[in-house]
Amino acid sequence: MEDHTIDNFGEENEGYIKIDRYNTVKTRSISNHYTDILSQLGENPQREGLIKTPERVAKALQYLTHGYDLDPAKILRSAMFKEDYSQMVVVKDIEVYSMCEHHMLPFFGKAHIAYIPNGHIVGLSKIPRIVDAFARRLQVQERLTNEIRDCIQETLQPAGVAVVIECQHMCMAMRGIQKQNSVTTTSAFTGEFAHDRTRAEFLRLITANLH
Ligand SMILES: Nc1nc2c(ncn2[C@@H]2O[C@H](COP(=O)(O)OP(=O)(O)OP(=O)(O)O)[C@@H](O)[C@H]2O)c(=O)[nH]1
Ligand SMILES: [Zn+2]
Repeated sequence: MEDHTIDNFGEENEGYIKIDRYNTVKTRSISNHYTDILSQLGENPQREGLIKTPERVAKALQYLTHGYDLDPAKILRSAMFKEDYSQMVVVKDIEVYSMCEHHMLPFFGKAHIAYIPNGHIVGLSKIPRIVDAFARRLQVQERLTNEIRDCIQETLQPAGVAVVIECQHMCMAMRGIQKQNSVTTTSAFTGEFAHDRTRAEFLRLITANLH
């Protein structure tokens, strides 16, 4: 079979990334569309600064949506360890970069995630990895929040999961309503986090400046 792959963009790590290279057929096809789009926008796609732009955009878009090729549950399962620890584990300030599915413009900010182990803990890096796996797709912030919660709950089966995401949406800043400073917060909880005290502890931990 012809190898249509070039230019590694992902880590080759335990097969997390099924397609870990740019696909040359896709790159060529998306590039061709962007050459046309540049013309439609009144630009000259042949001028020096733009000559490679369609290909760059094609690769950037593949990178920005590479989450479709990742299996978040598999990422979590690859580092689950039996451990007798039943206090809340909080990973906060995880950078999020995603693209809204309505305008294909970026939204970005931070995710704060907690779980209460129920026999198993997970390798800490896997939490930001699954954030990325879901964020690097066309998304809405609400679905991103729920997908992260559900993945952790179903895979790790902890006593509870909490996810809070705060993001700025470029479609609300650079265009449309043009609000430069608005931040959208979404949250999703399971299990123990239904209790006010547990939820309050999580919210205190993510807002506290412990450094
Ligand atoms: N709920 C939600 N809405 C989003 C998200 N990202 C973008 N949107 C909104 O999606 C909506 C799409 O609405 P439309 O009225 O079809 O699009 P539009 O005419 O471009 O709307 P304006 O942005 O108000 O100009 C807008 O209100 C966006 O602000 C998201 O993550 N969650
Ligand atoms: Zn949008």
